[in-house]
Amino acid sequence: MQKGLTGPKLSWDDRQKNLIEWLSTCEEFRVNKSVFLRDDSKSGRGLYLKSGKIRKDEIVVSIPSERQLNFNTVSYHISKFNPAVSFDGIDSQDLKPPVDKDDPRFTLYNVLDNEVLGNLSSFQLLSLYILFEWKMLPCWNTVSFWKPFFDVFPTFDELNSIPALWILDPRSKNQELFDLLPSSSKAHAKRIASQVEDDWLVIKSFVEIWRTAIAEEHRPAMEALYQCFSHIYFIINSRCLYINVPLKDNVEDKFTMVPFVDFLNHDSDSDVYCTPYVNSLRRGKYGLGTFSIVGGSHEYNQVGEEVLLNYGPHSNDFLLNEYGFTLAENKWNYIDVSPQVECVISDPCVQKFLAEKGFWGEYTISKSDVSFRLIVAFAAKVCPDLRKVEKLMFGYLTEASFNPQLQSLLEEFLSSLLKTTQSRIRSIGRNIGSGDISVYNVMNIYEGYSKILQHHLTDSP
Ligand SMILES: C[S@@+](CC[C@H](N)C(=O)[O-])C[C@H]1O[C@@H](n2cnc3c(N)ncnc32)[C@H](O)[C@@H]1O
Repeated sequence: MQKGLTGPKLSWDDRQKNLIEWLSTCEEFRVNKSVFLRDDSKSGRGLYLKSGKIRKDEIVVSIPSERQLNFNTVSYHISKFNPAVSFDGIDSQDLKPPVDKDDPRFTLYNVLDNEVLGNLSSFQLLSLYILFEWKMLPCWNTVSFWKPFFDVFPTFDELNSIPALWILDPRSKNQELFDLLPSSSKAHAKRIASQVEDDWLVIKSFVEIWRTAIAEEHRPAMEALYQCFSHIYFIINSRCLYINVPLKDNVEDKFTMVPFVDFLNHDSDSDVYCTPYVNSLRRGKYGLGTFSIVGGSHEYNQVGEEVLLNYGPHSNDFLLNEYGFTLAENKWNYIDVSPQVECVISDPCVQKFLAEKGFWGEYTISKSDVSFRLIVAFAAKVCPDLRKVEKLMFGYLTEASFNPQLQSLLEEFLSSLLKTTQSRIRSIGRNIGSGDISVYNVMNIYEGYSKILQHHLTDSP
């Protein structure tokens, strides 16, 4: 067990009770009486219908800004200990300084002035703040205001189906599985992993200052804190929700973490399920609005039905990398075939032509279509007259003018992809064994590819 980083573990029922009690101290907190929380072995905690109905626009849950974690609320809480922190839109007039004058944050938060905070991204600030309040503050026997929220966060092990962690965590058992991911998924995971490392470099010096302030007998090692940081990083990434944060211009900074709302799971038909609604008229002293989830066009009336939220139109590759799960049926699946197409177009003159016209790379296939970029690239492969291909680009010719060569190249390409996909499915099943959720997820991605390819091959004349 790591020094100073683990506290006594409460039962799930107690943690849930504490969370509700903490939220209930805010007048505007609401949970629809028709729903209840349940833990499912496959999708974790989720919200289900207990009785009655949830109709369109009916509130499922409402969380005031005082109980959300975002750039504004974190800055506000830091300013309680460091009066040098103040931002527009965060009303610090009614600040009640904490009663305990010995609270270590009076000195430790001095390193976070307005300029430092302003230069941190929302991700950096939240991960730094949560790391300190959740994992380090207990070393001074001090309890964070946010403890009831932290206590219901997923454990590190519950996040181990996220591929970036297979490469970041040296103890991960999935390094071999990582090699079997499709290339676009691997690239996505590597992008996230390097973002984690870059953000750690930015916040690490603050962590080190605070760590050395901990009494030696309780002081955790820097490696252990890095592991906590990567845990927190993926908690934030898999649970953040879009909200306008006026203090931040970048869209990546505009998010909030909302207790209870973050228990809602996703489905690909989610456009009919629940949607978020932010009441920005009720900004409160933290500057951002009350966050609600309201019913969508689907009426919930079956007891036990899961209440779902729209995470967005995401493919299985995306869901796996950002959230650590996949869906057996996902209408947003597509295959990024750029590396394979680029291998087929081996003639440097054709490559140059496509690059000059802005048609080199980003080739995709979904169930509804083979991307126009790919059709153009294959037309350039089969037709030596590149002026004719230009006419296709500008819509003066249709792809039919390049048949039968274009059609046969496409069929050959799709059949070969299908063969590779199916052999990948067989080797994952054979070599790695089943029963592991991460194996199931990788299989699901390839099964999704296989369905798309078969659909196009049986559709071909
Ligand atoms: C916002 S949280 C939802 C609550 C989560 N189930 C929990 O136990 O805390 C997002 C996480 O829920 C899980 N999840 C969401 N939708 C899912 C689904 N359809 N199938 C499996 N897991 C899902 C994934 O682990 C994802 O990272």
